[in-house]
Amino acid sequence: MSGYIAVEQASVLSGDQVLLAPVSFSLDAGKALAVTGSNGTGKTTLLRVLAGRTPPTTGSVAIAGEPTNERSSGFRARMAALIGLPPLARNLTPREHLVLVATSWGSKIVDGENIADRLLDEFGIIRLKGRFPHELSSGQTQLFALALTLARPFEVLILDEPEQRLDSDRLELVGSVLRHLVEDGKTLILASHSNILVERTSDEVLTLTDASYDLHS
Ligand SMILES: Nc1ncnc2c1ncn2[C@@H]1O[C@H](COP(=O)(O)OP(=O)(O)OP(=O)(O)O)[C@@H](O)[C@H]1O
Repeated sequence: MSGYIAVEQASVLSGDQVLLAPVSFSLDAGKALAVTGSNGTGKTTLLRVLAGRTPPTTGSVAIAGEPTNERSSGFRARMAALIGLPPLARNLTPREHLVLVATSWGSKIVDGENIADRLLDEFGIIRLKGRFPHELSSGQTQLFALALTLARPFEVLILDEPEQRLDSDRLELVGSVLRHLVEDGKTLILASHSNILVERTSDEVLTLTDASYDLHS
């Protein structure tokens, strides 16, 4: 199967347990795919496979022709993912976290500071830049985690339920930030239970069920 992202009959099993039933799809670069479906149908598992964190038990998964594998530096350079909250340092502010990530991916400090301020502003949390992570609300923490995920270069963005903990205004804000990223040429795959976010961000929808899937535009 061709496509910038190519998934062919990928499944994940753990003993007798099916974590992800076989699924196939392809996605062009610069497009957004929403993965939807009931609880337990394998959305997070599929994202973990795409992010190279879980190998598929069957089938194949490739991004830009390369099998997904978090241990490959070339693969890691392409992929930014937020699947659960990232580890946070208690004694670093949100701005310091973002500068740390940006500079660790090659930005000069001044550029890292600009990236940090731009992202904190885009996600509406610039006034919180000097707090510590434990001084943020759960929704603010989610916005901070999203900003932190974007603080490094990437071609593909993978997000698991980015709507978590967000009020309706912040949901619109995140939808708008994500759509702009796609319009700028990034490839986005998100799992979501939010119809609003799916409608705002996605070109295609992949709906998982326990034993099959449905792909539509
Ligand atoms: N480590 C694991 N070992 C065994 N089974 C697991 C493991 N992790 C998840 N599962 C099972 O795999 C299936 C898919 O889980 P997954 O988290 O991918 O679903 P999901 O679609 O993301 O669900 P939700 O909408 O609730 O987030 C579920 O039945 C779950 O119980």
